[in-house]
Amino acid sequence: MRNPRAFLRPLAVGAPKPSSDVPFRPSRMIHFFDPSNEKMAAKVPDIAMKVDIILGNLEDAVKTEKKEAARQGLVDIAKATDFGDTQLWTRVNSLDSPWVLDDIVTLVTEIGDKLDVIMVPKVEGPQDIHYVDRLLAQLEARAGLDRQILVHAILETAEGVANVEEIAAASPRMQGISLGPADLAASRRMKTTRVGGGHPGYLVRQDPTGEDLTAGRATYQQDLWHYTISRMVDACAMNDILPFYGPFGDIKDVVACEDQFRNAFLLGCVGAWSLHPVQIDIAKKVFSPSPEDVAHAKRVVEAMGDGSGAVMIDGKMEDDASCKQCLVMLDLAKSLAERDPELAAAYDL
Ligand SMILES: CCC(=O)SCCNC(=O)CCNC(=O)[C@H](O)C(C)(C)COP(=O)(O)OP(=O)(O)OC[C@H]1O[C@@H](n2cnc3c(N)ncnc32)[C@H](O)[C@@H]1OP(=O)(O)O
Ligand SMILES: O=CC(=O)O
Ligand SMILES: [Mg+2]
Repeated sequence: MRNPRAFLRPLAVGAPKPSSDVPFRPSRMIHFFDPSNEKMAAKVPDIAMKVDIILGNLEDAVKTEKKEAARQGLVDIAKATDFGDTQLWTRVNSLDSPWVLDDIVTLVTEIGDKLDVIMVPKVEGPQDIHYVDRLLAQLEARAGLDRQILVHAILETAEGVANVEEIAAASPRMQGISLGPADLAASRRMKTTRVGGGHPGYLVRQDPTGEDLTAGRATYQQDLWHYTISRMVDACAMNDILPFYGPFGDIKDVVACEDQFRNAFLLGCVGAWSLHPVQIDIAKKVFSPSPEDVAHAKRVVEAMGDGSGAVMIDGKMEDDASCKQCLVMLDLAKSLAERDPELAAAYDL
């Protein structure tokens, strides 16, 4: 175990000093694109203006023969594009692949000054983060970077879930964690072939009312991801880093996508992945608190004065704890309003 006093020391001579906290930046959607796909790449400058985070994906969904082209494509796009306030992330190949070393070395050396976060797939434990942490420090020092590139882990193996608390605490570089339901389902040998979302077979059924076990018994579909998202949210919250829901693969089913994103938002996630342009506005809508919730939070905070005691608002008791809930809502609304003039007008903060 590391000496706690050394936790914030750089891991290489000349590397930037780690920061003690992750500054919150609007992160409602991480928009994935394949830098080796010319059509998608051409859309990046426009899409970057509409999203909070744009991510050049080098891992799954990029064909093996396109791995080098995707890496170089990302370097070219990053050099040619002004991303403004939008964060630029990449998802590198997994740590057991033949590509990841060149991914990290090339990207930090060539575009390290533009990259905010490196997403690492299939993280199984803190040892994976320690490896990336040291390597990044060496490369940052060599490239003369003056700020750290942060690290985001995907939670998508059974071992990763078992170690999620240690992963979240592994380094001051940790920015957040995303649920990866597709690889996680495979790793756990779950019997669903869907990318995220629910399954009609995972349900509870009303008790029988008579002899006929098949008559009049309603069924209720349950959430396959509730346990893992909740555990991930707790691991992130206890380490002051940010939890995200990952992919929703049924691109056409915009209704269920919105439901899945909203479940994650209500449980504490700050954003989700968008795999297709149609998912960008869904994430924007879901992960921005509604003006009604913001107005209610404002009323409660104003009525609570110094935040202690209890008051009645619209027939409901509000006290120190519900005031803190309202402050969470208001903090998020304020940071989103700074980036989004439409929300600023709707929230009237
Ligand atoms: C499951 C585990 C994971 O790891 S999920 C993360 C990895 N997967 C990904 O990153 C997938 C990213 N998305 C995609 O590859 C495509 O959106 C898929 C799903 C294949 C659909 O593409 P396609 O059949 O072209 O859709 P479409 O005809 O409706 O596209 C309309 C126009 O939009 C473009 N487009 C599509 N997706 C993106 C994107 N993510 N970013 C930017 N542009 C995108 C298409 O190229 C198409 O362009 P055009 O109108 O033909 O010029
Ligand atoms: O990478 C994401 C996943 O669901 O797998
Ligand atoms: Mg995956």
